[in-house]
Amino acid sequence: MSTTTLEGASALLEQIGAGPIPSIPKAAAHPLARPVDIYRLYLAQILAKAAGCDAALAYDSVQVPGTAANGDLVLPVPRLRLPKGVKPAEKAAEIAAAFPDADVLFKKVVAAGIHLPFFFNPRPLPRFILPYIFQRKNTYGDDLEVGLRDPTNPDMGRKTVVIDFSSPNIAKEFHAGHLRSTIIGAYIANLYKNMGWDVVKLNYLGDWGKQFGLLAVGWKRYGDEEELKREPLKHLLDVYARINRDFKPEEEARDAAAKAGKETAEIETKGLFAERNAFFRKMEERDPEAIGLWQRFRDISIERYIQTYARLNISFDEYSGESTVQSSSIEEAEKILKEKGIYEAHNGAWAIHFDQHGAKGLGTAIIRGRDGSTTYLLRDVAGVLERERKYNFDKMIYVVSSEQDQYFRRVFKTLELMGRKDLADKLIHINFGKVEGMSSRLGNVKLLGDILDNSREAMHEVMRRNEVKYSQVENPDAVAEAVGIAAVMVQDMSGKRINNYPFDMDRMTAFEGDTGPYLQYCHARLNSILRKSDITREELVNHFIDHPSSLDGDIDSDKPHGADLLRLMAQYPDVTAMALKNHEPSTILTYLFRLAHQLSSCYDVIQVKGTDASREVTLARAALYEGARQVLENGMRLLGLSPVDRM
Ligand SMILES: NC(=[NH2+])NCCC[C@H](N)C(=O)O
Repeated sequence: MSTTTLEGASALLEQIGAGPIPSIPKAAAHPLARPVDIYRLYLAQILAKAAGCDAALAYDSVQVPGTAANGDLVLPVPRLRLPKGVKPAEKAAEIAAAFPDADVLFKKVVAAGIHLPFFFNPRPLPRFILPYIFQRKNTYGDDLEVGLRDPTNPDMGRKTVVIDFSSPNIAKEFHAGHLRSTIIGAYIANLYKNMGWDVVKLNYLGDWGKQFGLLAVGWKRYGDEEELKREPLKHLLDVYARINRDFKPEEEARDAAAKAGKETAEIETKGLFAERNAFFRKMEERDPEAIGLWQRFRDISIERYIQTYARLNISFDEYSGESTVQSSSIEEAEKILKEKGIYEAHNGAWAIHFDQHGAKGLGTAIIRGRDGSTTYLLRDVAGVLERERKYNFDKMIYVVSSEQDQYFRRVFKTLELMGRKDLADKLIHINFGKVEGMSSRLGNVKLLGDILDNSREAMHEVMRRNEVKYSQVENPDAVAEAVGIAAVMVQDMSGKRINNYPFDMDRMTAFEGDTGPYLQYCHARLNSILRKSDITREELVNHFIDHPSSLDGDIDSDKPHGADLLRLMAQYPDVTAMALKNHEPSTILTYLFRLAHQLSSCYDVIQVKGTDASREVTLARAALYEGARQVLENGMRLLGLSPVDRM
């Protein structure tokens, strides 16, 4: 019996004694993706009778409460749009009285004021939820409906999202803002993919501008081919830092002159200023030699980035960048801006006075500089037009620090002023707060690889402290890598995105508390439960798909631990659905920690090995843990973690 079709899921429900899945045509249910929706459909049918209302209205009115203690589902009675004069609390009591005493799926309901909290009956839970999970395995939690709606046309209804994330600047530091963008962006990409979207992952490199002119000048002085091959990112960073030091006095002299109201042209046409500008001009004129050098720096950096991102299981569909925005798109954007009278000459430059166009607080932005150079803003605006043509996206997401909040409001507003509100409405800036003290705590790290190396080493140290356990780990380096990365990522995703947090190596690598190592440990422990029993995963899963009723044995109301665990497991697809709306990784993480805490209250009460329980009961217990492990694995992978089997 397969729960991946409506017929199959209905048949399973019938076997439990709850009849086929009710069909409520107007209800926005996803019964093949979310088991709780099956409970909701079933409940809506009962409520329609008990409350004398429309079943679709009942369906829409039932919600998932914030905490399990308030029910598995809840009906705030006023949502039923009661006629005038009917008191919600009285209506709630009336519905409760009409609710069946001995329902198969739900316990008898007791009204709590104007709310009706509904609790799942524990008995049928394992028979329903575990096969549901086992038949979906790593897709449990995904929204499969998109592909299933019409099997002959699996692309039907698919939408495209472009996600612009990580986006570091070549020859510059990979700072904490880039780290957060990478972690959060990769998570969002996984989420949309699992929810049935076509996802395009873009790395929009900072790879254009005068600083490349300076880098090239630095290369002539300090460049070393061997070093470039060995450690390209480090070497370019180093070359740039050195030439920047040489350049500083000139820059300061220019700034001082400008401040004193003096002409700066003389300073800017000499020395490194002149060398830098000359090289960048050659780049803009596509001089083959200049472009060749720049291209080599870019290619070699990307090559190294690809390797480092792979440590995080991240790959990009495209490495674009500020350099790849076509001048034709830039001219197209400027032409529209001029035609609409939005673009104004401003001290020899071109600017938009946002304040004068109904966008208070956005001030004035230079779009094209005095020397004719394009700006970050202009390139981004033109980039949107280009990406629209290339990908025909339904949505585009920029994952960038909240320091660029105003900047992205300007990008979006500019498109609106160009008469492209339709396009601007498809764009979202997903922002996030700062990481405090990362560079001071990690020493002088400037590259993503350094951050990951440091975390791995710190994790390795923590692991070594438990000598006995450490000696049993087969590949401690690989485990330290996976757990160390989990430490960094979990620390980053624990709070709301917008919050700042302190980078705390000791706390994030601890096994106690809601940390990455704790989640990894939890997964390894679940894995070892099955490994230490003589049951294989295949055997277990097949057994329960064929004999779901054998799961009943251990679940009863006196022992709520297992039932509570199953109630949580059932919710996972609702959690991913919520996460798609709020773009908060903490939604997933908070759920996983609840799951982990519930699990730790189960280990003593529900034991798999070394009891005198029958084979049947042993299998049932192992199935409970294997189901939980699958959910934990799915959540961890969604967040971008690599669950370890042993540690
Ligand atoms: N389309 C964009 N502007 N994406 C974000 C780019 C981030 C930029 N390179 C920075 O380091 O701040």
